[in-house]
Amino acid sequence: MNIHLDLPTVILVYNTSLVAGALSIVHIRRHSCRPQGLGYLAAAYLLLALGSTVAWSGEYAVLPEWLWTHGSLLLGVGGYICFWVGVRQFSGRWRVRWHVMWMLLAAVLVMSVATGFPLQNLTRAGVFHGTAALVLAVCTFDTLRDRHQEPLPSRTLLAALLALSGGIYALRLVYIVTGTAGSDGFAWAFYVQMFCHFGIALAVATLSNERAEVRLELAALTDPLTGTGNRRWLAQRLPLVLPAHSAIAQLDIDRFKQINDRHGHAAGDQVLVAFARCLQEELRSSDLLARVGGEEFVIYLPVVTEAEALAIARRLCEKVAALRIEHDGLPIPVTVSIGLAWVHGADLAAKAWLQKADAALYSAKRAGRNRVVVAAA
Ligand SMILES: Nc1nc2c(ncn2[C@@H]2O[C@H](COP(=O)(O)OP(=O)(O)OP(=O)(O)O)[C@@H](O)[C@H]2O)c(=O)[nH]1
Repeated sequence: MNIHLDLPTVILVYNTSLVAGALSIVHIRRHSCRPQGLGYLAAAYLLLALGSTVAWSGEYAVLPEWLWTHGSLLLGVGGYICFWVGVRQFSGRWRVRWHVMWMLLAAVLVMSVATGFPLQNLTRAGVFHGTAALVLAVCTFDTLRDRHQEPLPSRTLLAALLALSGGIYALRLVYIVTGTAGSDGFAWAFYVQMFCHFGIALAVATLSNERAEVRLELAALTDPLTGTGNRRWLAQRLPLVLPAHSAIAQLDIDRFKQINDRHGHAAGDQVLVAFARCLQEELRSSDLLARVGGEEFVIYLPVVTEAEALAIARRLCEKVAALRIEHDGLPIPVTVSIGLAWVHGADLAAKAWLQKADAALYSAKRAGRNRVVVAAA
């Protein structure tokens, strides 16, 4: 393809892409549920735009040579250090190794003042391109490494764009070192970097949106008091027809109203939290636990014999009765009644088994509470 890219125009558009990227990131930051790092990222875009403007001013002798050479290098290196902090924090690593950042910047400053190397165009360009390639490689690595904690699709897009941007800088560095850098290639490199600036801002926006969606979904499915799943979560996770040799149980804290009346609503909440934690500690990771009402919980045990299910339910009763909960120095005794339904093989919907467990719970309450009643087959 024989397209001639006019360098001054390319640099103008390049700077515009950086400013537009910074503005987009500031906007995303204002609406993001997790804005960490976005301020640094926006500042990095602006520093890089300023650095490139100062560097370009050298062509028109607007500034003294020492100022535009040293200034553009420091702004460029500082911009990429800021970029590094921003991407790291945005990715989820909030601790910043400031000493490494300052040492890098100080090393460039001392070296440039001591040797005057920024006055030589190729050496200055080499140091800037090397720093940018290194920072972008580390940013790509950090972004990919954190995908285990947050496996969202836009993370891969962000890493790919960071890698592309870093790769272009690395390629340019090879041309600079080997003395084969031409102005056409230079313009193309700027052109691809513009694409990367917009792309990175876009990937940041979509990753922020994906995070917000995950957060909303989690909030819609979680009980905010106890942290267990709620009724909606249970409906999503529970098979429509329960498989044979599984069990479902309805649990209801005994005389919970009295606890609230005697010790206050806050004490009641404290009991609910301790109760849910106790159940969670006793259950396997494959079991389901959901708070489906005020003091009502449901447990689903996917693979159990009838004897095992009964033993688990009885153990839960004992563990709850053994809970030591105090509020304002006063002990709060807690017990639970459990209605258990064991799925022996009949082809019934989960809803029907829940009704059976509920009927058994009612029997447990009538029989005096603090006990397990197994539903009739
Ligand atoms: N503290 C607190 N109380 C709640 C919450 N949700 C529901 N409740 C209370 O739980 C109580 C439930 O009482 P009831 O349904 O009468 O049952 P109970 O007192 O447990 O009696 P039995 O079930 O018959 O043993 C009501 O007083 C509700 O106000 C909550 O999130 N926190």
